[in-house]
Amino acid sequence: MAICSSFCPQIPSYFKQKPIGSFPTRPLFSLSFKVLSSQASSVSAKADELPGRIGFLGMGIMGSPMAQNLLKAGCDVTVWNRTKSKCDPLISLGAEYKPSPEEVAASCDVTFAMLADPESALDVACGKHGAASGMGPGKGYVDVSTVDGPTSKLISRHMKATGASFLEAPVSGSKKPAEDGQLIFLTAGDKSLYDTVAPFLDIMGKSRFYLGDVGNGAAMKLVVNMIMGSMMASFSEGILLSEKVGLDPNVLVEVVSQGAISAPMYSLKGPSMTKSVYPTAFPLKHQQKDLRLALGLAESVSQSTPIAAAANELYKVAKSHGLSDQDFSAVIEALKAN
Ligand SMILES: NC(=O)C1=CN([C@@H]2O[C@H](COP(=O)(O)OP(=O)(O)OC[C@H]3O[C@@H](n4cnc5c(N)ncnc54)[C@H](OP(=O)(O)O)[C@@H]3O)[C@@H](O)[C@H]2O)C=CC1
Ligand SMILES: O=CCCC(=O)O
Repeated sequence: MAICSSFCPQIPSYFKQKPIGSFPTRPLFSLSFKVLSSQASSVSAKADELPGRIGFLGMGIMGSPMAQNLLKAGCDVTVWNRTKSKCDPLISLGAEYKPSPEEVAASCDVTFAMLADPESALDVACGKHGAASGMGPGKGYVDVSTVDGPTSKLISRHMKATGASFLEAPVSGSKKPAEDGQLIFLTAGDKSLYDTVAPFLDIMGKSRFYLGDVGNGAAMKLVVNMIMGSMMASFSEGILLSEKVGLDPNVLVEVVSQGAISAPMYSLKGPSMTKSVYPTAFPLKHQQKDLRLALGLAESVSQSTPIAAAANELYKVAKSHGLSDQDFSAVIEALKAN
């Protein structure tokens, strides 16, 4: 059964639980963080028994603000990134740095990972000097990257072989929600680890869903992003068509925002798309990766997804025009090219 903290009117039970296994706790470690009620209002609560040291691997667009929020909430955070310089702002805020995922995992109780794609998530978790080499009984690994179910299950097997716990927890929400601690976590895996890390998810996010077995979080995330990628492709066609028939695309954006198909994404991205400006929040290459993985998921159950397949082709064209690192809304440029 899916459980969302938004549905819990009272302080959840994890405040009353001991951490799992032999997580060391910091006796004087006390955090103040938000808990969402059924009305989505925030209340503060104190937790005096939490895993002491938190690792964070991957200081990209998402990982960096997520780790910053943990630091700002008073957590003891150790960071690593392939490109070390991206750790510097975190180190300035008080984070410790270790030169490999293995050393982060070895020195921390729970390690989060926010990597680009299945290949990097697998390499950082299970490759040479990967996190698995530093894991062991009583530790936990939480992969918040967007990957496919088979990759997540493989990482889970490696982690659990060391005696550690594993949770997949991809996120909905982009750069700004990451900065604002407003992400939505789609988790699956070891329920005891979910309960243990819930306070940290609540620092970084506004809600969390526990979806059962490993693979379900990844699948939920891919379905959501498949819908999003198709929506953006369709919105791009609409903007260009409105222009071609002599309408003001800014008025189209306004009309859409007031009707039944309004979406925060259209209101957020529309004004810059009409100016052909694409400040990167969600890189286009990642959206195409998610469509590719979603199509694989659909294939695995013989589900027809012709709209997503067409959208995927458009993002591939956009990539071939050198737009990989632009925001995914730059997919509109692929339509201008023909
Ligand atoms: N941006 C967004 O709006 C959202 C993104 N996501 C997902 O979150 C994940 C991260 O996204 P985002 O932060 O935007 O991406 P970025 O491209 O900004 O960051 C990617 C991270 O992965 C690291 N990385 C890439 N390849 C390797 C490798 N081979 N070995 C080790 N590390 C590697 C990068 O290190 P380096 O700095 O050295 O390149 C960087 O830390 C992706 O799975 C994405 O789909 C989910 C929700 C929203
Ligand atoms: O994976 C990226 C998701 C972006 C978003 O949810 O706004």
